[in-house]
Amino acid sequence: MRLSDAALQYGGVRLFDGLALTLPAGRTTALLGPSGVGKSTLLRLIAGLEAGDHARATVTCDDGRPLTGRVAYLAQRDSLLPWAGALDNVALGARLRGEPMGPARARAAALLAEVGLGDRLTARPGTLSGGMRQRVALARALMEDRPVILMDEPFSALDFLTRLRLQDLTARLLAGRTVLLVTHDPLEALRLGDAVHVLHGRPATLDAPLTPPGAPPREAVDPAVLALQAEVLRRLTGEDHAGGGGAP
Ligand SMILES: Nc1ncnc2c1ncn2[C@@H]1O[C@H](COP(=O)(O)OP(=O)(O)OP(=O)(O)O)[C@@H](O)[C@H]1O
Repeated sequence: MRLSDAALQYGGVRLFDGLALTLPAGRTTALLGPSGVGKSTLLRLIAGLEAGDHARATVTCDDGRPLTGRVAYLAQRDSLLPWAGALDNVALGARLRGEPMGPARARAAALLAEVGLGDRLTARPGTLSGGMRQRVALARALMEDRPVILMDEPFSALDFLTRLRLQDLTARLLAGRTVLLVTHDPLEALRLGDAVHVLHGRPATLDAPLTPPGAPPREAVDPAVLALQAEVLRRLTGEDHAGGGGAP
């Protein structure tokens, strides 16, 4: 999938102007960048949620079909319905679309079992830990069975070890999908990303991606991951930007 000629401004401030980004099919692309550079806005632009005169973008899918209706979204806040149990939250989309609820509930239960919550089907979000809630949200995103998944800092509110476990689970369950992962965490980007981009500047530009070797999830202590972390930090802190970064 390719985003090209992306331009967006808020109140005269140009966040993007001619930005391009390729998301290789079946791979995870990680996107890092300083706070406020426009990472979440870029996700919304790709998802078609920034309609209006202030924004434009061309999204081209590899199969030539439009992206509309083929994207799932996983946000930092799980946005689960507080009054509904885990299974009902996962099956919500099917209910809203009027699908037969028998098969939908069976599939939701199977997905919750896959994320390790098979014994918490009726638990309401308020009774679950932050990591468990994000696992419910992950199951809900998988329930939609969309080929493209946009993830906006999905694990940032979690403690380090819970985050590592959810990264492992995500890598396993999202293998083969086209994923764009926005994160603040260089280690997360390098564990999960097949390509790791840093977005910087205004209007924002992208560096040529880093491509960590091996398949996700990479070990946190993998020497290649550790070495690339230093490079990511250099890019994030702007040490590499003296000449300005261009679109890849
Ligand atoms: N609806 C909006 N109206 C006006 N300005 C907005 C709107 N949404 C975002 N912005 C501004 O656009 C800029 C980019 O915001 P965005 O949330 O995309 O950044 P980000 O890189 O995701 O930041 P963070 O890492 O802190 O989440 C910010 O300056 C923000 O204030």
